[in-house]
Amino acid sequence: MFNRLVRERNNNSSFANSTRNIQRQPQCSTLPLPQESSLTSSSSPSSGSNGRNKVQLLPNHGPLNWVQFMDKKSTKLKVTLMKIISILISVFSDDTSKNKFIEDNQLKFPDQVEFLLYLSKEVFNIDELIVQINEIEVKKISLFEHNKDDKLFNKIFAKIMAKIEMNTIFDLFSNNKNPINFKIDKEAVLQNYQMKNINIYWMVLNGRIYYITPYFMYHPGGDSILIKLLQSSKNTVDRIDKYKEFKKYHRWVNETDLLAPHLIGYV
Ligand code: HEM
Repeated sequence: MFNRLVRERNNNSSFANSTRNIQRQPQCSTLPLPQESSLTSSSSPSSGSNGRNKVQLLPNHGPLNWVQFMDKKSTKLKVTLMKIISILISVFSDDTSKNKFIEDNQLKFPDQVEFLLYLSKEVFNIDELIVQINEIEVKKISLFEHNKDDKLFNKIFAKIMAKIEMNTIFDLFSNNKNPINFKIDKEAVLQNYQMKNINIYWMVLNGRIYYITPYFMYHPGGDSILIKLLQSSKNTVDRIDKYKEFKKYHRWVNETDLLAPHLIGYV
């Protein structure tokens, strides 16, 4: 029965024609049909002979590794903490965006907002923190995997941990019970994009803000394309959403699932 179906499928010329007629987008990850290859090879000067921007990922940095990495308890704790630190740096270092944030979120997330205020006032001197973080050179790698950066960040984590139980932070901000889902002003997001020495990047995709740094080294299209996009001098408050660029390269990628634990909120 199965063999018969396969035979019919192979002999069926309308099936063959219909697959040939499927519209392919530029840079599609499926193999191009023979007549298409000459078109795609000239589509981008930086792309390879088949029109794709291939990069070599580090060992253990494939898509499956990303899923395993995200699933680790230690990653979840660190990501939660980094999301909080990134909000403090991008939002609380500026009075206007801080007040806007409080106004936008206090009714929806009163405990979380209060805790962030406490952190910004009691645990950190935000200006000092920014100076400290600015000492890190921009690295093409994630904070999670670089010892030098880790040392500094371990200091910052240690400072928080000396004052607050990690469980309290996790209870307040963990994805399951109490997701981090703040409304954040576009100006504050742009501020995050423009902090050149800070390796704590957000990226807005379809209105959702993600803490994207840990994904850099797992991105099959490479990290430099992402960093370039975020650091572009052409970015303005109206151009912080990178969904169009995202869709241009891979409309089949489900970013909401891949980046779910890295969601910070929405603009
Ligand atoms: C931040 C969210 C993003 C996620 C989760 C993501 C995910 C992925 C995945 C899973 C692939 C492999 C796709 C495949 O081989 O079928 C990929 C490839 C790629 N991505 Fe992204 N990406 C993101 C953002 C972006 C952005 C903003 C750009 C460009 C502006 C970009 C450019 C590329 C390129 C050039 C490739 C290689 C395409 C190819 O080999 O055909 N990505 N990305």
